[in-house]
Amino acid sequence: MDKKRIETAMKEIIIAIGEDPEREGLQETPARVARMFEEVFAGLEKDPSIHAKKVFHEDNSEVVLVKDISFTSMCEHHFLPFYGKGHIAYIPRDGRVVGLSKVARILEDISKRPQMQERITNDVADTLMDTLNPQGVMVILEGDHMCMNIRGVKKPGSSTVTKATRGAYKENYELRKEIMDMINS
Ligand SMILES: Nc1nc2c(ncn2[C@@H]2O[C@H](COP(=O)(O)OP(=O)(O)OP(=O)(O)O)[C@@H](O)[C@H]2O)c(=O)[nH]1
Ligand SMILES: [Zn+2]
Repeated sequence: MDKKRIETAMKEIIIAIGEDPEREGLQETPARVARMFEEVFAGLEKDPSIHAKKVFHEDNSEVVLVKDISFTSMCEHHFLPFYGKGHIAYIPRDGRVVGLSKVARILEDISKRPQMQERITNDVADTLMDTLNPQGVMVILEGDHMCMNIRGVKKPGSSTVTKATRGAYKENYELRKEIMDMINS
């Protein structure tokens, strides 16, 4: 990431909004913003699929659900944060499972980019499906969008739920219902 370029651009923005980039509180802001962008967009330089490549074998063909995984991301339309919880379920094939933290790491890498909630949801599902080849994957994200809260339509308290299903979850209502029950339990 080109932090020097972010700093230059940020100084221009400070001037453009009519503020003084030399006043004490703003002097270091361009550099701070550059460091922040490096952090919140760290996923741009990551390949999330590596987390699904370290496979364990366990005699298990029942669903694995990792729920209430916190995520934070940046809306690509306004560069404002959105954040919430993710629930990620998969049914192993031939006892192939991954470490639980790896499921959260996939969500983390994909979230840390300029994003849309729908794309995070889909990309997490596709990454698990394509790399681990389970029988099915279901991903649900619940997100609060700052661009809906503090500006524009100004609806704080609203929440957006997105869902992606792959494999067995696509056709089977009972399997989807099981996940919803497990999430709500
Ligand atoms: N589908 C989807 N939309 C999003 C997401 N994050 C932000 N948005 C929406 O992106 C849209 C951008 O709309 P535009 O009309 O181009 O921009 P805008 O004039 O700032 O829109 P308003 O927010 O309605 O003021 C808005 O409706 C946002 O609510 C997301 O993750 N998924
Ligand atoms: Zn937005």
